[in-house]
Amino acid sequence: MEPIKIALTKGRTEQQVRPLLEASGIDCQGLRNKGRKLIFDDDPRYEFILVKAPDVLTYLNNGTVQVGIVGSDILDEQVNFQYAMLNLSVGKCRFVLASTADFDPQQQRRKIIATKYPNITKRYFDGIGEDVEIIKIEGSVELAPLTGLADAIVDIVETGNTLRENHLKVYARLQPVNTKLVVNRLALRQYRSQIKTLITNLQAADQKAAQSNVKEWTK
Ligand SMILES: Nc1ncnc2c1ncn2[C@@H]1O[C@H](COP(=O)(O)OP(=O)(O)OP(=O)(O)O)[C@@H](O)[C@H]1O
Ligand SMILES: O=P(O)(O)OC[C@H]1O[C@H](OP(=O)(O)OP(=O)(O)O)[C@H](O)[C@@H]1O
Repeated sequence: MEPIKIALTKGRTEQQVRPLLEASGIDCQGLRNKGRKLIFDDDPRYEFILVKAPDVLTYLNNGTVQVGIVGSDILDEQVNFQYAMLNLSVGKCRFVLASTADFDPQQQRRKIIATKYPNITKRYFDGIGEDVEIIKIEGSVELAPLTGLADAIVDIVETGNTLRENHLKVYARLQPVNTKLVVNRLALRQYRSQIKTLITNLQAADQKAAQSNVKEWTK
């Protein structure tokens, strides 16, 4: 049987999802000691490729891979993307509108908002009936209001440490984020039982891990 090809987001997502893949019975030896390798086929049932988050969707839409593992931030930033099959309990964070303490959300002048996520930002401001100028930046988003590039930012917050250490405040909470498993629709028909097995096992491993995290917290 041909292996299922899975595009896994490198970085945080890969680190958080690998233990779940292992707990679901997948051999991830190569991913553990990966060096500069990008393709991993230790388990004959699966072939993992490591890619940047937005590229997961490129590989998936193109049909080069059957499955993708990616944050919902990346999915929400796309328009009309609908293949999410499994919500994982990792990669949990939230979009917020943040700025310096002297930011006035009611300011009369048209606001300038910096973000890595222009579509999510536009949807949020459209939703509250406000027209803003959006500047797309690629990282260290928190710098934008500190340097005068923008009035405020829309970005992801997890622990809040980055905002705190840079003296920024949350002005609005937007949608939550978590890691999702997404499937190419055509592949779902072709590989139904293999994909079903993957999802069932991963879901069980994720639920078990989430429960033991709750226990850790309540100890
Ligand atoms: N602080 C965070 N806490 C938890 N999850 C996060 C956090 N920041 C990002 N994520 C999630 O993890 C995914 C990957 O984030 P990661 O920081 O590894 O890459 P990135 O910031 O998109 O890219 P880069 O490799 O350029 O830094 C994001 O798409 C999002 O779903
Ligand atoms: O609330 P915290 O736990 O501090 O996490 C939030 C930070 O994490 C992400 O950045 P990332 O580490 O991906 O770096 P980047 O600025 O290069 O995107 C996000 O853009 C925030 O800057």
